[in-house]
Amino acid sequence: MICAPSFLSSNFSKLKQEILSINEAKWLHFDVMDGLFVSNTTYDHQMLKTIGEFSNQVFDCHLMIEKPEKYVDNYIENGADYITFHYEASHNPLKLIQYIQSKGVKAGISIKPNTRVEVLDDLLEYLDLILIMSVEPGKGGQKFIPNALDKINYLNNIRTQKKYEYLIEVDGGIQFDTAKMVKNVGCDVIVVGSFIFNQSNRNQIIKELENV
Ligand SMILES: O=C(CO)[C@@H](O)[C@H](O)COP(=O)(O)O
Repeated sequence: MICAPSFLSSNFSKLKQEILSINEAKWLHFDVMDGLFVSNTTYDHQMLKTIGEFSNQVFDCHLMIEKPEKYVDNYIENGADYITFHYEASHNPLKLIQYIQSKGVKAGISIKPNTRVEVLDDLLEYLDLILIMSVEPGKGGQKFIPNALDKINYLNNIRTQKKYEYLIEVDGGIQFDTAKMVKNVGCDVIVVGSFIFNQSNRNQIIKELENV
């Protein structure tokens, strides 16, 4: 699996040092929150510009925002490699998926724990990535919600049957035990925040998570 560290739980007063402490991660997960779609507010596209000055990792941007179509250009123009928006925040997800892809950026969609995975059925053939939230979006350090496993398994089965090529990503409450569980049902990318940033040997933890 690929481990995409989320720096949501990092020490923002020494951000460059914190990001460099996970420099062996191939991906970096950005948790963009607007205080509207979720009650918390984090940062916007400026963070990609800042971190892009010293990181060449894959920028995996999770937009937990209302009206993603209004702001997506900011992320396209500032180095996003993947842009994932929420099904619950989009009025025309296919149009936004195809717009993102027309700009040479990979398009993902995310669903919250209470959203049924079947709502994505008609979009799957177009998607580069599906992000299954295994916690309620809005903050790090929460407990893994097991219904994510059935959703990952469902998406993995359809991918195999229909030979789709999307990546399956999961976000929230991932540690060694839950990483094993999601890998066993077909997950490709794990977003890990507090479990990594609560440790000192971060690059070692990342390697071990990728090889559970
Ligand atoms: O973004 C969110 C929730 O919105 C978090 O899930 C972080 O992305 C990862 O947090 P941990 O659960 O790994 O601390």
